[in-house]
Amino acid sequence: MAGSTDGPGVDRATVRLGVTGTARHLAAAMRLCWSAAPGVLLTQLLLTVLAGVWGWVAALLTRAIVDRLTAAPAAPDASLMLLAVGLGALGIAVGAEAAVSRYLDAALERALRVVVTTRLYGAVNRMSGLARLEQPQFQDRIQLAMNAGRAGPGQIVTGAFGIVQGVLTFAGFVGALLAVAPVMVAVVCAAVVPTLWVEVALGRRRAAMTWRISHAERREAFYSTLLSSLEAAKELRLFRLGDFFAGRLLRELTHINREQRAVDRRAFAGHMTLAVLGSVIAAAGLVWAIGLAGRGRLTAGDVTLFIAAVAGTQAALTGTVTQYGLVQQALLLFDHYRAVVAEPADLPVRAAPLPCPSLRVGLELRDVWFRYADDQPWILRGVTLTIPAGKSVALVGLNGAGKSTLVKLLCRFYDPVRGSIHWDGVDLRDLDPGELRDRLGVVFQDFMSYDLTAAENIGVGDVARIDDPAAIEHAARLAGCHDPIARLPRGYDTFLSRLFFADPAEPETGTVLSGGQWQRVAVARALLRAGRDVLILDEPSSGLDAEAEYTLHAHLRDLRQGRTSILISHRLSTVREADRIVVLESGNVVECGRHADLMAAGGRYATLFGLQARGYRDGDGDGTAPSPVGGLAW
Ligand SMILES: Nc1ncnc2c1ncn2[C@@H]1O[C@H](COP(=O)(O)OP(=O)(O)OP(=O)(O)O)[C@@H](O)[C@H]1O
Repeated sequence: MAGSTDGPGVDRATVRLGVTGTARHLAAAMRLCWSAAPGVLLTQLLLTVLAGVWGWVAALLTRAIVDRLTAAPAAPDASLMLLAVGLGALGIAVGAEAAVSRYLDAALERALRVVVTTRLYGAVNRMSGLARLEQPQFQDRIQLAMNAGRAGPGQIVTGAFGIVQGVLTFAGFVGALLAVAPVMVAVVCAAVVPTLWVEVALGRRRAAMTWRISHAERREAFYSTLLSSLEAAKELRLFRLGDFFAGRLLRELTHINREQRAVDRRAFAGHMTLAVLGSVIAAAGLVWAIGLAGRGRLTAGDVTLFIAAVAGTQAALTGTVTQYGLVQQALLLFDHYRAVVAEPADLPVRAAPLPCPSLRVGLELRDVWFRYADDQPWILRGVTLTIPAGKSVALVGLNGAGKSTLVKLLCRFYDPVRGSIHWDGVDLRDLDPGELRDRLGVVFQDFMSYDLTAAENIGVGDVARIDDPAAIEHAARLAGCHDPIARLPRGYDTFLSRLFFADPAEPETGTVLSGGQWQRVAVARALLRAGRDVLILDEPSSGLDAEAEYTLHAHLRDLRQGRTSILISHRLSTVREADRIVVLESGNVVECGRHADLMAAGGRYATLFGLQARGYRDGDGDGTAPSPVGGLAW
């Protein structure tokens, strides 16, 4: 486990968008919000305009009231009362607007969450290979894209509306201030330049920092999930790893905090300076206005308008500039969302892929070379192999020989770096990966255990039949898991997890299966697809008891009869009946043939088979042949 707290190269993240980039992202955010909640967006726009004008309308009303009062203090007439009522009504509207805006912001965010989640995972699901998902940078991006995508467009749009509102407010107050003190307009406007500079720089700094800490945040999430994970709990407790991982978590957290604190300190210094500057300007202006009023050149109403206008102009300008900085920051983060959504497919797919008909001749690997990345070692080194249609092939070899890798290439999760794989003579790269996979039934060595019911856990093997109890039960019987499932409290409807409630209305947790039982469920999942062209079983019985293994292989033998199948197993007794046994070593095929031929040849296979067989004989001293099942795994 990497212990470093350094994040991904920030240079690879966008920290400047430019005018075109900003306009493009802004338009994309608007379109996203419009597609999520058009009504909310329009209402927000309307409120923006209203909120932009009522600040200075209130200031003008206040001046009128003060002037009327100071001109004739003793006799407030009906028109004065009307002005007061108007001002009061405006106050109510301002209060209501804030509440409505908050409500609309939340509504927009909810709607966006649905749209963004759909698009984001749509984009991730479009990646038909595995390589992209194995890139830490891509994982960091997905995490940022999820956060930035959910809240970002809303922030951008509300921020952009905030800027519009700020400009309207600013224009109104400047108009009012121009009438009273034109010089003050110039002073207040000049003061905005440092504010703009500070906010834009801060926005960029924050966006860069968010990208920089994204890796550490993902690691922090990993450690905290680990600490509360039921799966990890046994080892964590036995090896006393709680404090160890909590320490690692704290280290990531400290790193994240340090990065955030550095930006917060800069923000604090900038905001403090700006606040002092703004206050000095406002105070100086006030002294100056009072001086003018003392000499009779301004009325009391003018002075109240002046005070409101200076404060209003400053607030509008600062608000606008702050919003601009936040929008800039949200746009930079939104870039990650757009990058993930626009990410091209990780496996090249032909514009018009060839159809993938039923397998008639066979699968063929021609001089296949493969490594997981350019900086990784070669795993397959020129594998040439034929898997004839209708025949059963067994792949054997030491740990790390490349057997599962070969299976992943057959499923086209990766493309060979050199050489090619052919389906009835057609290069897999010319087929649609989805169509190809529809023709395969696979039990992976690292199969999934889903927090779903037993029936669903089998049904996901073929979602078209997830509601077909007869088909599911048939697959379960073949895999030898019908009896254990039938004995569960709710049979096939039993929830196979204790982490969730099957039904939130009935707080009753599910059941946990044993390792071998889970493996049988995974086999049943693949056998639900038994009608497919090629059945691939990667260590399907490694966790089964001797009886279950014997029964499973008896069923599989029948199923594989006359069908194309690939079986990977370390227990050589289970592969001896295969039509062709292929021995992989150091990424290459070193032997290939039937059991009897390979034994007669006395090569690698025969040596390994002999080793396993000796495991049964040693100690017995009876010299009998190995059992048809079980044995030492190698
Ligand atoms: N996703 C991956 N990224 C990088 N290397 C990998 C990846 N998956 C497997 N490898 C490496 O490829 C090699 C072959 O692994 P593979 O799983 O194909 O072997 P195997 O023959 O199935 O082994 P076993 O019998 O232990 O299941 C191993 O050295 C492993 O470290």
